[in-house]
Amino acid sequence: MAAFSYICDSVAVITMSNPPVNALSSALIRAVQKAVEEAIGDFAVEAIVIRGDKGKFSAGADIREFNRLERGPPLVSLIDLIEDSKKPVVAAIEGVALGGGLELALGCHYRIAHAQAYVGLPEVLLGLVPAAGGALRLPRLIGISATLSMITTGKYVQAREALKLGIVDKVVGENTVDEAIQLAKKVIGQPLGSRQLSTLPVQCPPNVEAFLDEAMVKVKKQFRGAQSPLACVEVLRAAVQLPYLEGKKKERELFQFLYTTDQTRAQQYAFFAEREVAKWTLPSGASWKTASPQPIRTAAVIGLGTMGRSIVTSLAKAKIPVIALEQDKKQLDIGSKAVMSLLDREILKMEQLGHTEFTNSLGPVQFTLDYGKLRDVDIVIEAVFENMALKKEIFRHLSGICKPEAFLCTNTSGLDIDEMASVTNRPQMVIGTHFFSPAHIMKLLEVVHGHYTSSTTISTAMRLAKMLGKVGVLVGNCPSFVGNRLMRLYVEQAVFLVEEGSKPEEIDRALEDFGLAMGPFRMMDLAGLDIGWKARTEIGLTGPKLPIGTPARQRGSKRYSPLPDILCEKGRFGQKSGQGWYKYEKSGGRNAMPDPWLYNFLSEYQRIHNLKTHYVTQEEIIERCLYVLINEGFKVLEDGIASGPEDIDVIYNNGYGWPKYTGGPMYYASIVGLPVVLTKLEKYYGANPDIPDLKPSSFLKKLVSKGNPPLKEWRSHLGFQSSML
Ligand SMILES: CCCCCCCCCCCCCC(=O)CC(=O)SCCNC(=O)CCNC(=O)[C@H](O)C(C)(C)COP(=O)(O)OP(=O)(O)OC[C@H]1O[C@@H](n2cnc3c(N)ncnc32)[C@H](O)[C@@H]1OP(=O)(O)O
Ligand SMILES: NC(=O)C1=CN([C@@H]2O[C@H](COP(=O)(O)OP(=O)(O)OC[C@H]3O[C@@H](n4cnc5c(N)ncnc54)[C@H](O)[C@@H]3O)[C@@H](O)[C@H]2O)C=CC1
Repeated sequence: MAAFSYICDSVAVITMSNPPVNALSSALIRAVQKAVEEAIGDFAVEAIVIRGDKGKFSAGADIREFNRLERGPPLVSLIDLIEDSKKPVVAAIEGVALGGGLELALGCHYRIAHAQAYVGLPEVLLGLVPAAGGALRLPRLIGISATLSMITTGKYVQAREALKLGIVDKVVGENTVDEAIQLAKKVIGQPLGSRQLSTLPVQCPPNVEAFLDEAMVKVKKQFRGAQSPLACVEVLRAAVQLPYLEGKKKERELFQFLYTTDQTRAQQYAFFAEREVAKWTLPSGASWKTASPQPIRTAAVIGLGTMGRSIVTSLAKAKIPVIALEQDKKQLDIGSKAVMSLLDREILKMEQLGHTEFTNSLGPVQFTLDYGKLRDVDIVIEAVFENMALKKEIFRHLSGICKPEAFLCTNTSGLDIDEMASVTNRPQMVIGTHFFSPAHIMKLLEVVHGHYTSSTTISTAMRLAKMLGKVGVLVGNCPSFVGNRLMRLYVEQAVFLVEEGSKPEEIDRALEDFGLAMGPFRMMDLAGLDIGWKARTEIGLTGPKLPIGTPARQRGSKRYSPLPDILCEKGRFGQKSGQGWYKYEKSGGRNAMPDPWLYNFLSEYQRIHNLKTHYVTQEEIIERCLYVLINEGFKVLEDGIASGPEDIDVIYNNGYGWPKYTGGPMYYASIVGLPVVLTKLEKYYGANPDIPDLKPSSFLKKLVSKGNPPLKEWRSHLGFQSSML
């Protein structure tokens, strides 16, 4: 690793080099500092260009060094040195300039970016605030409002948007470093005062204090429970109220405070967990390193309902040409209109951000009723109704039509992949690609590995996830896979608590206060209660297939709540019908209001079933709903359906609105302490012996008996013998 310089005419070019992303480790910072000092002191040098090796400027501080930050990295003084230089310094930004990387670029007097480059201050996503002057310089460059949006969300901004905002001075299509050298030469001898951002006034909207107060309220609501977005607003307040040097002190104080919190540790864990799960390995030895993904140049999607239309949009956004197929003309018209409207929205969004070329860069979408058109596609994603007979019919058909090299994927939310594979002529090329709604927005793709699925197919599906900008997590084939398998028990527990005397809004509030994006009842109303009802009817838990004489609140020896079924029988499907667990202003309304009808209905239900209600505390709500989910997580590990706790956490963080600042359900359990989780589960199971899902799993018990080892050691306590992966 080194920062070395060469001189091109009178311009010194300093290259930051620390593969793979030129993270600013202490060693790299020291090396850049030395090179800048040399360039400043060298009479032959009249200007300086700073660039990153291998097409990446810098991804910011080296996160792996964070636990060693006690010594304090000299990044701040390096940036000050650059800004104070009498010789102009130009940042040549290729790839990424993130966090400390962008802060370093903001210390430079000019910034040139390649059109494909991204910049951002994503510290908030790691539970931190920008602390190397970024939150003080950026508002002096682009104003408080744009800075607020960038630092509280941590979003990455593409070069053209950065140009529009004023973060970079120029965007180029090629030869970024050469262009930077030309610019550096041009500005030699020009005054630099207006380019030293720390010396400029902060650009504020009128009544900035009220603006920041309002921002604080909004951020508290948007990022419920997270500390770092609040600190981001505070650091901006400091930028507005204090002179630069005092602002710097405040910035440092806030960073120091956040740096010691559990939230930042959880978010750093979540960051590395996401990278970890990409490196899948099967017990057979096949892995991401050895398997060769096949190219995906064209795709087809079957079924343009809720999921199909957003999967098509996701593929088009990734510039993959798609053929979209429906069952009849009417559905095709509805589906194609829906897709076009989603694509229009995407185009508009991108145009607003300054990407004028975006219209041409969407993959083309072709709509058809003709299966023959699917002959040459590389991959097909089936997204028709959740019905095994229908899915098998489609897979059989695809088998006869698609070229032998085509991969066949299903978006089923939980049906058996092997059963679908068994009717094809290529079971090794069948795989589950479980998208989350809406598929063009949600980051998660559960990649479901069937018994026959080959490692080439797995690596191709994982590559697809990456192409779509998603996090792919490889899981085994079992009913409902990982995410929904855990979610079902969480939702069921919430419904039991309503039977026991709690109200839907109390349960939602408790879990939303914990940090979940949406409580279980609002979530059910949003998704549509009829979906679960249909599934339960199909498997005979309710409806005509239910044996006569089955007790209303019991299935086998387990407790069952018929409440959601009864709501559906009464036409209460959630938002779509204007009534569900809540009432809404109209069908399709989004404003959930507690419904007095439901209270009367519940009292009557409790009377009929002779239920003894009790006051359910917030603690009981959180513990029963979350610990039952976590307990199932341990069973999933035990069954070999997920290869490690990180996989479950990544699924929950990216697909289920779990608060990343608690790391994910399994990490959260490790912080609470496994003995505590075990004791609580034993207590709740003791009180509810007809809910066997509360019975502590044997893997949880094993880990407690092994002395509550840290999460990274859990895998070593799993045997591979039962792995489904
Ligand atoms: C008590 C202490 C008091 C101290 C007081 C101090 C006061 C002031 C101090 C100032 C401190 C300054 C702190 C600072 O600079 C803040 C930061 O910069 S935080 C970091 C911000 N950056 C990010 O969050 C970037 C994260 N990375 C990404 O988004 C992506 O990785 C990226 C877009 C760069 C590349 O994506 P992709 O191509 O998809 O590749 P991968 O994601 O798989 O990454 C490849 C590889 O690189 C590793 N990596 C990425 N970023 C970093 C990083 N910043 N540090 C270390 N390593 C990184 C990643 O883990 C992958 O490696 P694996 O081995 O595969 O895991
Ligand atoms: N809705 C959701 O939030 C999620 C659903 N899923 C799964 O995705 C699949 C699709 O679900 P939704 O989009 O919600 O269903 P949907 O009911 O909204 O759409 C299904 C579409 O498939 C079409 N279709 C039916 N038979 C067809 C055939 N023979 N050929 C072509 N098209 C046909 C229908 O006309 C309809 O447009 C299901 O397997 C579901 O379990 C997975 C994740 C989330």
